[in-house]
Amino acid sequence: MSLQINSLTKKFGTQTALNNVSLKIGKSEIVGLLGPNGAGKSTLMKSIVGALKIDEGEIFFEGKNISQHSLETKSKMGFLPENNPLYAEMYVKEYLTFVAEIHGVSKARIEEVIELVGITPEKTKKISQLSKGYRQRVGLAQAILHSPELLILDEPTNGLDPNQIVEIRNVIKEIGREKTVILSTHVMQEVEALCSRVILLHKGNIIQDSPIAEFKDKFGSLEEAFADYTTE
Ligand SMILES: Nc1ncnc2c1ncn2[C@@H]1O[C@H](COP(=O)(O)OP(=O)(O)OP(=O)(O)O)[C@@H](O)[C@H]1O
Repeated sequence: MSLQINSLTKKFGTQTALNNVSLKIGKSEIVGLLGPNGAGKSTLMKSIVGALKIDEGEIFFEGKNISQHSLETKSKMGFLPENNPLYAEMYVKEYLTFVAEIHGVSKARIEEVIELVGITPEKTKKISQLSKGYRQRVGLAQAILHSPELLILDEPTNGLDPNQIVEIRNVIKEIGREKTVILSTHVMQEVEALCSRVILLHKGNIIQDSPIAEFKDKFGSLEEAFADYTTE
């Protein structure tokens, strides 16, 4: 088992963002997190990577509790947060070299990842000069530099043009052959193109966790399943 979450609850004041969430994710799975705005997707992702302190429950990565083995588990995870915060004043290559040094990653790997995410022509530019799509690629590059066993992507293709979407989906698919990937998206085609399994969150609860085929068998399409489960 790659990831196991037991009864995770996270509150912000009186707002319950995650309510008693449990799940298990195996190796080499690409899992799609779906849910309406405010469902708890980002909170779940941030909790897994240890960026948020959880209130109740436990998260195990490769059998280790992430709060007790924080450094070790974090070093095997890659995270592309929503809105992709980057150091705008740094140059692309400079930024990726900075991240690579934190992880002890070789210079050759930096070049490999730059090529993989398609930012070779942009690598000498300042991050602030990049288009949104290229910034997103830099965000993806920093998340995969150290070849993490678990890659977590919060709306990874947000802001990309249709060609870029196809390219980045191919990169994610390739990574998912060997590693575990969790991604959130509002785009159903994305889930269909990439994921074998969907976890549907609504108001902080997992309301369905199934292979895509099961959603389709029951509702005809993911869109209909989504509407059925989440319309008030
Ligand atoms: N730092 C925070 N402080 C207070 N409330 C928060 C904070 N982060 C999230 N929340 C609340 O927790 C709930 C879940 O938010 P979260 O960002 O996890 O949802 P989401 O499913 O990622 O939504 P979206 O699709 O809009 O990105 C929301 O009601 C949100 O307002």
